[in-house]
Amino acid sequence: AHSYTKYNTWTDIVAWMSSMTSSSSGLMTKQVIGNTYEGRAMTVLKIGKASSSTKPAIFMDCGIHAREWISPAFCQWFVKEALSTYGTDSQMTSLLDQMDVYVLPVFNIDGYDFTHKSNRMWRKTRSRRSGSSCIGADPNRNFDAGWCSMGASSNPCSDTFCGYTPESEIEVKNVADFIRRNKSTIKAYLTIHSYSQLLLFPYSYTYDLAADHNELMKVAEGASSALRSLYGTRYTSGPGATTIYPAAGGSDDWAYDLGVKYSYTFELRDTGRYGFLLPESQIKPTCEETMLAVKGAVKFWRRIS
Ligand SMILES: Nc1ncc(C[C@H](C[SeH])C(=O)O)cc1Cl
Ligand SMILES: [Zn+2]
Ligand SMILES: [Zn+2]
Ligand SMILES: [Zn+2]
Repeated sequence: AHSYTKYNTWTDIVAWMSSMTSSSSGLMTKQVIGNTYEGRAMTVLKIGKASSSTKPAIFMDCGIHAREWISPAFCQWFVKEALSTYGTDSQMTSLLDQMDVYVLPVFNIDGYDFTHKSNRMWRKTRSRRSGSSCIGADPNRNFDAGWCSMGASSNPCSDTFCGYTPESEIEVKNVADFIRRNKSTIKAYLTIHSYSQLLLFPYSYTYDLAADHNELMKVAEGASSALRSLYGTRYTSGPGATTIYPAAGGSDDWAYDLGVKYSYTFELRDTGRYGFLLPESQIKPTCEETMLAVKGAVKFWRRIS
């Protein structure tokens, strides 16, 4: 059965999305934005006070990399927090009154299911193409952002295989199409990964600084200090290229170049002791501190948008 302090199976998450939607009393709706390669429904949860006028929005995805299990756990935690504290927590109430939050709890569902059933360390999608016996592409190298120019491989057997063309992975195309359709309202993009405890922003595909570098850095530092205030967890903030590694085809760079100004990649706990195998005992503290980071960033954005 579903638990917020366990790494839930896809089956449990599907049941959870349905029950949360029906009990959300109008605060949340769900929409399928397309299917994965193996035919699973990519489901976006839209959270926010119902309004006849269009509201500015945040888009957050989790689970783009299959083995990074703490990521989908955070998206589920965020949804629970949003629905359960609306009306009592002033920050969450004003956020959901003034903005909509789109949450994609699991981006790479086929890969996530595969890590539960067979290879815990799988990272990529599960697409197959004649001509290679190797499976899948790295969805975070498959976006049309400096595609395959650096930090990615054109070898289908590589864990950072960039795909045959930009958006060749149907999961990537489904998300890119959704964000393009809604780009006039989407003001912020958050993509949740693990591990390393980093708050990254554009660019990863070049060492050039983003036009909004100073502002992006300020928001990141505010968010990471809010995060640190709870358990003292230390995050490093900065552009991807110099803070983690140069790499092209990432979703944050793509969203930023599309015009989504506040575009961030979170790398959650830990720094390598457990890595992708973060114990379930750390789900709660990780999610609680990350909630503070997201709320801290939103507070900053709402002040200026
Ligand atoms: N634009 C990007 N932003 C963040 C990262 C780091 C993640 C960490 Se798992 C990755 O390697 O895909 C990678 C890229 Cl290409
Ligand atoms: Zn279960
Ligand atoms: Zn990742
Ligand atoms: Zn990572």
